[in-house]
Amino acid sequence: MHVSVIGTGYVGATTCATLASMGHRVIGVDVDQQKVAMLNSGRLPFYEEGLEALMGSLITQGSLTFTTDLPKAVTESEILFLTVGTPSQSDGSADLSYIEEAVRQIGRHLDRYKVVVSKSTVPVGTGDRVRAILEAELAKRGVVIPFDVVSNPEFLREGKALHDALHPDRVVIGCESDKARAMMTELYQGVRTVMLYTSVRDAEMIKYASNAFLALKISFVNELARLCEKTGSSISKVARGMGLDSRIGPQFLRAGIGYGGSCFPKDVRALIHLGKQQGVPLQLLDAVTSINQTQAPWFLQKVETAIGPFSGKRIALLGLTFKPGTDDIREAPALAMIEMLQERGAEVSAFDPQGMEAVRQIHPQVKMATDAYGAIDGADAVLLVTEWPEFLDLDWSKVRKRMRGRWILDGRNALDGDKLRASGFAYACVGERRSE
Ligand SMILES: NC(=O)c1ccc[n+]([C@@H]2O[C@H](COP(=O)([O-])OP(=O)(O)OC[C@H]3O[C@@H](n4cnc5c(N)ncnc54)[C@H](O)[C@@H]3O)[C@@H](O)[C@H]2O)c1
Ligand SMILES: O=c1ccn([C@@H]2O[C@H](COP(=O)(O)OP(=O)(O)O[C@H]3O[C@H](CO)[C@@H](O)[C@H](O)[C@H]3O)[C@@H](O)[C@H]2O)c(=O)[nH]1
Repeated sequence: MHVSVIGTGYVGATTCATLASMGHRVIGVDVDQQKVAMLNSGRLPFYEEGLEALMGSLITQGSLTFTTDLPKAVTESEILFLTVGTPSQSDGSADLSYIEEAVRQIGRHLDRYKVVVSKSTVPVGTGDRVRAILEAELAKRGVVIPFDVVSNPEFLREGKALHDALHPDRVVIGCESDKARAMMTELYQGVRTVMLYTSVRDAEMIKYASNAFLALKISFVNELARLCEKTGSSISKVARGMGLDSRIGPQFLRAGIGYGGSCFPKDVRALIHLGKQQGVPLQLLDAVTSINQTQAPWFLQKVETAIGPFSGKRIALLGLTFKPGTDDIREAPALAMIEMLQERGAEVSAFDPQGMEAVRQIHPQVKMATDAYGAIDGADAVLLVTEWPEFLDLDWSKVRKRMRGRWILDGRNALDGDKLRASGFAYACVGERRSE
């Protein structure tokens, strides 16, 4: 089928590559000329394992191209995906201006029946708004052209984008016309998974509900971790014991310094805002947010209790991105931690395989090292902030020699505490009573 994907960020670029690899002819459209030029030369403007190589081969084969020419892309496609950003506004609601602008553009150039699909995460009711904008644009042109609006939310995770897009747990199609349903079914015929057909409003809500529930699981374990430290239980063992119950499941029960990224914080805020708007305050999600916002400060308090006042101390951060496998630092806990450490007079050094350039723009005072050992040099304490695999396998005797202090504080419960203690470190993680 002929498909256009409007907005070529994480989701758009991944969608382009996935659909093209399924045999469709795909045009990626973006307003950012530089991004389009980069993509056309086979380079990704962000880091995502495996995606650049796949995209390069699809471009060479001719099944994938990128352009800024939206009118041409609209004319040449049967299905138009919206994958533009929906960032938070100051009141927590989703900013739909990118969606609205893209839809207006589509309306100005629609020439025959097409399906307009939102893959962006949008509040319930946005499908109706998209329909209204298209109708208004067609009315301005004085033409009647049929179209359908579909919600097909994306569930990929950064760092695993390609895998998730090619092997999804489910494909949700919110759709209210047989013709559009048949086209969406044909589009996804190469994907072996559950196809869930719903109303547009159900699909829109499924996306927010899924992200909010995953965030809730994380805040649940993080709050319980604080209690475990008092009771002398271990949150990792408690979470393992809980996760073995198939009704609970083991995933998203890893305690740490809180969730970050471009989705959970923003989508929880947007759902809370929608609840307020509808007169249904979502109290549970208020608590999820507040636990998450206090988790990194709570962890730093633990660090300070261990090493003494931060003033004049050298603190090394291993990892800056919101999770491993990405260069994305959007709402990364590291950013708040750097701010708090600097405010309290600590000198911060850091290393991250992908995130240093972006953090340097925001926090130029942080001493960025060329490797983990460089960051650790002279440190009073080392904080594991992002569990990149290379940090789990450091030469710990080398680390010990290069540090000034002996504290390793594991914000992701990813290191082997017993091994570190045996190597002469003092070690503490999240949700276990501190023991040197
Ligand atoms: N990042 C993720 O892991 C992820 C996963 C699932 C869903 N989502 C959702 O997908 C949407 C996109 O997220 P993202 O992280 O890919 O965003 P992004 O900010 O990385 O990319 C958005 C792109 O859209 C482009 N754009 C904006 N207006 C445009 C227009 N009128 N025409 C063409 N291009 C335009 C921008 O230049 C940018 O390249 C959001 O709603 C997000 O919540 C994101
Ligand atoms: O047990 C866990 C699992 C995750 N996290 C943190 O949670 C955040 C988000 O992680 P993850 O969900 O793996 O990454 P995202 O790329 O943000 O993906 C989420 O957000 C996307 C955007 O909506 C959705 O598509 C995905 O399904 C959803 O998992 C990160 O800071 C993780 O460190 C934890 O603290 N503990």
